[in-house]
Amino acid sequence: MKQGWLTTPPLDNAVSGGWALARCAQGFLADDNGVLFPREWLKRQDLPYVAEHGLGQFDGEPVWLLELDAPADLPGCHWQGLRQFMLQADYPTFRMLSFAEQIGSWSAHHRFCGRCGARNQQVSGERCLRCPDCGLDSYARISPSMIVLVTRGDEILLARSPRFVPGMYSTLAGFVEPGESVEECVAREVREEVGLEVGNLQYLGSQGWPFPHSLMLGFHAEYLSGEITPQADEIEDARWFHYEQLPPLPMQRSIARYLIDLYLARRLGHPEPVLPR
Ligand SMILES: NC(=O)C1=CN([C@@H]2O[C@H](COP(=O)(O)OP(=O)(O)OC[C@H]3O[C@@H](n4cnc5c(N)ncnc54)[C@H](O)[C@@H]3O)[C@@H](O)[C@H]2O)C=CC1
Ligand SMILES: [Mg+2]
Ligand SMILES: [Zn+2]
Repeated sequence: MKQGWLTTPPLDNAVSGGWALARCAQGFLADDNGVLFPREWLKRQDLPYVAEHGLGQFDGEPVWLLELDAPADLPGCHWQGLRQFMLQADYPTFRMLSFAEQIGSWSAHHRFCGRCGARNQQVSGERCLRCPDCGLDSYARISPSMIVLVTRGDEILLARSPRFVPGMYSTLAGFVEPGESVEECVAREVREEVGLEVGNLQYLGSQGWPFPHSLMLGFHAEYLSGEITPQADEIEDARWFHYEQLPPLPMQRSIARYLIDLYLARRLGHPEPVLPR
């Protein structure tokens, strides 16, 4: 039996049984046992669900998503947002909820055709919403994004967004523009956010990230030239830190932290960390 989370092709909604998550814009339904409820029981609770999506398997058991328009009250249950689960849940549960969040929000945001306005229909056996009038297909959106650790000798470039918790610094990140290679995106975002030129890019790994629908592509880059000039509004502060004197860093399960920890491990000759799976 496969442990943890496994995304599968869409499960058949006509098959009964299994487990279910309930989601709406306010988060996921949870009780003392967690977020997975017996599916048939949950469907009998008269929840105002608007769509059902077969997601995959948790510890070998099939899991569906019930997408709700609004948070409904169930005795002994509460609603909790994905960010809270990111901080508190085990990694397989966070992976499952990350996928459910993106499928749920895609389904909620594509109820109507973006071309002609007719009500979309679920295509069976495919994760696709199709317009019955004009045939336009909508798939879940994934946004490629780069994330980069820039170094200069013994120093690491880290920056703060005004949205970060106080004191924390992280690597630079940004969304790929249409028509751009991810390597071009790294150079452009670093130039825009801190005014530096970088080179000698090395790809280090990727991570799907559900805030809101990014695929993070992680790089190391070396400083080439320029003086740090933080971009107004986006970057509150950016500086070079000696690798032995780093500020508070992002959480362990983020690829931002992985890029930093990997660099430190290689510098110090320690065992290399692994990206969580
Ligand atoms: N897993 C990790 O370790 C980390 C993940 N990230 C993620 O990387 C992504 C990019 O990072 P930022 O510095 O925020 O990006 P960014 O530097 O490109 O700036 C964000 C802004 O870009 C615009 N934008 C352009 N294309 C967009 C799209 N497809 N979707 C949404 N907004 C778009 C919006 O105005 C948004 O406010 C975000 O999704 C963020 O959550 C960022 C840092 C660490
Ligand atoms: Mg950015
Ligand atoms: Zn249409």
